[in-house]
Amino acid sequence: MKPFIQARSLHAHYGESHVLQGVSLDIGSGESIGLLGRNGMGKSTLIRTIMGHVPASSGAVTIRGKDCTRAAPHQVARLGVAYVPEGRGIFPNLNVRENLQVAARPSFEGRSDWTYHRVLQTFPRLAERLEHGGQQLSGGEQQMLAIGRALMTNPDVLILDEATEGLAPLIIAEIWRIIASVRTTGMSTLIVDRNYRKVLAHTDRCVVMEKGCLVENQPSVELAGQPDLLMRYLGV
Ligand SMILES: Nc1ncnc2c1ncn2[C@@H]1O[C@H](COP(=O)(O)OP(=O)(O)OP(=O)(O)O)[C@@H](O)[C@H]1O
Repeated sequence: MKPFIQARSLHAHYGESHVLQGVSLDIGSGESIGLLGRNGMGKSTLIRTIMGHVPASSGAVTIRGKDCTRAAPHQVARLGVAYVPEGRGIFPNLNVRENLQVAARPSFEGRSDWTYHRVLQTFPRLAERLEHGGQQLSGGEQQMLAIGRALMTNPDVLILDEATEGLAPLIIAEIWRIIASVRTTGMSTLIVDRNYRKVLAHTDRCVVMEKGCLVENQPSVELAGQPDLLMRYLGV
């Protein structure tokens, strides 16, 4: 079966800076992938290039077998790819209920598994704060709301970039619980997080980026057993 998302030899630049240097990555249906690498290695840029936020200088992105190399972010999202960027992405002037409801739509294939009620069951903290404005929420609640909004679009792939960054330990634990629960539904996930142990534990496969290139691509359980390699690429 063809991968759901296929990135082929992607290059991307910020001005003169050559940030992605020929990255190829497949994300299969239902597959959970971790994207590891030290700061500044190009992880967010890879995601942003797949999503259409950063133009590829060369290479190709295919989603559902359709060429999306020059697609706009909203077109990629319509194909079933939900992206929760680093730093979140909620409407600060809308309350929790409105933030969730405006995001609602069926999946590309017409499924509506993730209803408003299911999202609230998954995030009980949000259910208690329905009338609170986005800007009144704590950082952790805003992050949950951003993930909740992504789920309301009934995506086939959920991309989380540093979803636990700067949050309190209890909230971080809650977010990993939600990631684990989403994974059991068969949704594909692509996860970037500084806690590589958690990433290894919550994914089927991990890829490692170094200076704009993919240098490792292995089942997570195998990578977890190679401390020397992790040390080399992650400095841990
Ligand atoms: N908008 C931008 N304009 C110019 N340079 C950028 C921009 N965004 C990122 N960069 C640079 O591109 C390189 C890759 O950044 P990127 O954010 O993709 O890395 P990352 O692996 O996700 O790291 P981090 O965890 O620090 O976000 C870095 O050198 C960064 O400084």
